[in-house]
Amino acid sequence: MVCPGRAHVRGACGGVSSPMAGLPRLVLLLSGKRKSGKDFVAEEIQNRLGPDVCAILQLSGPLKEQYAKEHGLDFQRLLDASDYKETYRQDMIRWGEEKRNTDPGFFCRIVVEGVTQPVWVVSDTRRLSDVEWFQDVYGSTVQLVRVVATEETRKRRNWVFIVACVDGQGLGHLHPLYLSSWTWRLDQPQHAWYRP
Ligand SMILES: Nc1ncnc2c1ncn2[C@@H]1O[C@H](COP(=O)(O)OP(=O)(O)OP(=O)(O)O)[C@@H](O)[C@H]1O
Ligand SMILES: C[C@@](O)(CCOP(=O)(O)O)CC(=O)O
Repeated sequence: MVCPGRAHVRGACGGVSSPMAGLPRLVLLLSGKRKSGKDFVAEEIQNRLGPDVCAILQLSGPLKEQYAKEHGLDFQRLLDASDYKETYRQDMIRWGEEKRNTDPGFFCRIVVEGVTQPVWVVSDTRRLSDVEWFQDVYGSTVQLVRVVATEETRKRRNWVFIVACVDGQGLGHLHPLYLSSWTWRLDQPQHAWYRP
């Protein structure tokens, strides 16, 4: 369920927002290559916990919303898996990294605003600066989850390699080597969660 007017947060709408209410008990930062299954895993977690408990946060939401405003584009069409979005992906990556370079927490602050559920799943953690922001603000409640699928599986899911950037996520994308350790690794389709 996506809250109206908050396309970047999926979960129960409304609820009293108070300073204490905004503090999560668990923040799962999902990362993985294109079409590895990040959204699928996030939705699976929310389905099991329920939208009152678990909110799905998408950092690309506020990025696409602001990018669409500044470039006169259709925000809703940037949200779906369409060629329209792919047309602008490279420039959105460039624009987003410029924003992050001047203010690393720019998109993070927007997605966490007013979220009252105790469990947050950030389904598109793509940059180290995103990880560092959440760890700085929410400390030990943050757990890193690497979603992995074979290249063959990802190709079956219509992933197309884009030469201009590593794995279609921008040259700054969150490669496993950038982090010393993941809390969890989810290998699909084995669905095996394990501490690496
Ligand atoms: N474990 C799974 N079992 C069956 N289908 C899956 C599984 N994981 C992902 N899929 C399907 O593969 C496609 C891509 O998955 P998903 O959108 O979750 O990937 P993603 O990593 O979020 O992609 P993107 O890189 O575009 O953000 C979707 O159609 C999804 O339903
Ligand atoms: C620009 C960008 O946010 C687009 C993400 O689109 P999507 O998650 O594939 O729907 C990717 C990025 O930030 O590197």
